[in-house]
Amino acid sequence: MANSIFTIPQPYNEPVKMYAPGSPERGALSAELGRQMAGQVEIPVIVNGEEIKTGDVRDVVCPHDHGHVLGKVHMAGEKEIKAAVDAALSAKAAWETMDWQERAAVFLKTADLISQKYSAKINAATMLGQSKNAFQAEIDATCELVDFLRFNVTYMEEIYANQPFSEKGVYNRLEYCPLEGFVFALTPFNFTAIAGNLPTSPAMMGNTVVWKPSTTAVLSNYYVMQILKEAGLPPGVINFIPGYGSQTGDILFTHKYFAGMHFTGSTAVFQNLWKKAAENIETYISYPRIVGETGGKDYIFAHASADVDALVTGIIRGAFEFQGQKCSACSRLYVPASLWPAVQDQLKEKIAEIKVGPVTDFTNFVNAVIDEKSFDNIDAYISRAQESSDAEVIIGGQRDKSKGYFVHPTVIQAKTPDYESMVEEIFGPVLTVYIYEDKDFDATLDILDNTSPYALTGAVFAMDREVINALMARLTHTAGNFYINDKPTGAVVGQQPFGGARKSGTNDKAGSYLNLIRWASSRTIKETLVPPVNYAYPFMG
Ligand SMILES: NC(=O)c1ccc[n+]([C@@H]2O[C@H](COP(=O)([O-])OP(=O)(O)OC[C@H]3O[C@@H](n4cnc5c(N)ncnc54)[C@H](O)[C@@H]3O)[C@@H](O)[C@H]2O)c1
Ligand SMILES: N[C@@H](CCC=O)C(=O)O
Repeated sequence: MANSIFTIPQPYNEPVKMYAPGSPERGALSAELGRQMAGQVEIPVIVNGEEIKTGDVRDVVCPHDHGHVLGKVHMAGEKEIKAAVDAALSAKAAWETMDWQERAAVFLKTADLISQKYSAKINAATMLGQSKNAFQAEIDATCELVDFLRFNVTYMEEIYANQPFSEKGVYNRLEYCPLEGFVFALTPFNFTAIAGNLPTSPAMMGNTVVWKPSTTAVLSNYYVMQILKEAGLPPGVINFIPGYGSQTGDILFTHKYFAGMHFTGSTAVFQNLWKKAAENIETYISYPRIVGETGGKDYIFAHASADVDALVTGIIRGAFEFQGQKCSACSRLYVPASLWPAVQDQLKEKIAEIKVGPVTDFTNFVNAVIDEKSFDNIDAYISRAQESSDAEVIIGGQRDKSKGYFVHPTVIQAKTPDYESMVEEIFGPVLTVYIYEDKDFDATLDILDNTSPYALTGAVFAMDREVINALMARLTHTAGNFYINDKPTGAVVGQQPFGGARKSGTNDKAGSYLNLIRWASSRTIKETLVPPVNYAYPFMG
């Protein structure tokens, strides 16, 4: 125990490197891309710090060149999943009683290792394994992950500092204990930062974790695990079990010490997992904490007073960066008829300039979608729009999966506001626009509010301040992250805590104290300094 009140270093957002031609970071990243493309990595299961090669292997490929094998991942089976739980439970006592400042040091060191030593490595793995271009990899795998680690340590300190008042003669304390049991972290393919955050935020708060990464992001996620080890994370605190989602869930959800789930992924999977946990509720010693950030059908709503240049930039970046595979990506757009001709012209002109291709060519803005299942799903939406009398594909629509899973930025015009692609999450570079008559402004807000079950992100574009105020009030429950004259993507840790409500999740705001506090079970301690020695009240004589 330290006989001091240590001060956690002030957090700051990791500066974003720009990768301009000739820059040192461009040189380092290009060299690392070459190195990773030339070899093949064997990715093990990691339980209690031990690497396990199960022999049940899957190829890890580049989405933009699916014939290129980057490595092989060993899939965990029942034996390894059970061993991971045992390891997490065994590591618990030592980890939760370690001074929290020492736990913090492990994650601050992880952040600095990523920032200084491993940025090129983790960015290159994210580019090759998840098909993100250099800029998208930088803001995710380096900057956002580092930000999560640094800011969460500060939020942990703030939570612990939050103590009750003590009246005269009493010493009150609030202890933020970790949960009793293990936390199950299930992570999505689309952000290396989210994959790193979901196991580390409960671990920071003294919990031990079983982490199932997404098979399509396993290369970058494996490097996160290796960096945590180098930073001094003790064996067993986070156990890494690539594997089959439903098998993993079936085993973990029947364990007495299942204490919490930290999930990010699709709404359907989350609902299914929640039901499984609920079915086993009598098995657990505590009510598990369930935190899930899920799908979105994120909107941009333009008012007639909007600045068209800013609007078009927000639409293109919001809808097509990382191929629209951000939960926050703009996928439905509402534009007034008075503005549409100018917006349409600019969209056509600018989207025609966008280059689509592999991440190794740094001039490509749009790269491949994650896998064949995703490609086929997007392809089906575009095909149906091409055939429907309720919709028209007005821009793009080209797609080809022969070498990589490429879909060009596509804009569908919906003739009815509830056409399927205005309602359902597609998770690809497909934007649907609905043009409303200017006089139907209010009615269109009702449509926006009621069309989709999600409420993750939304953006409004208007120059008229009264309109902005009215939109903020009217659209309160439509988005957990609400943007004014900006794209609905790109939340920065420490600046825009991220998460949505309705069917978009439990809205526990990743990268904030609201999330971290879910991983603590508090104990109130009251100590009476000089206890009374007579039970009777004074008026009893
Ligand atoms: N709200 C947010 O903050 C946020 C952030 C990123 C992604 N997302 C959402 O994530 C989705 C895209 O990610 P994805 O395709 O990786 O999601 P997904 O739901 O397919 O998978 C998420 C994780 O769950 C696992 N899984 C899948 N089926 C399972 C099952 N039956 N039992 C147990 N585990 C199972 C996967 O292997 C993966 O590790 C989109 O819907 C997107 O909107 C949301
Ligand atoms: N936090 C990210 C989205 C994460 C979901 O995929 C953003 O704000 O764009």
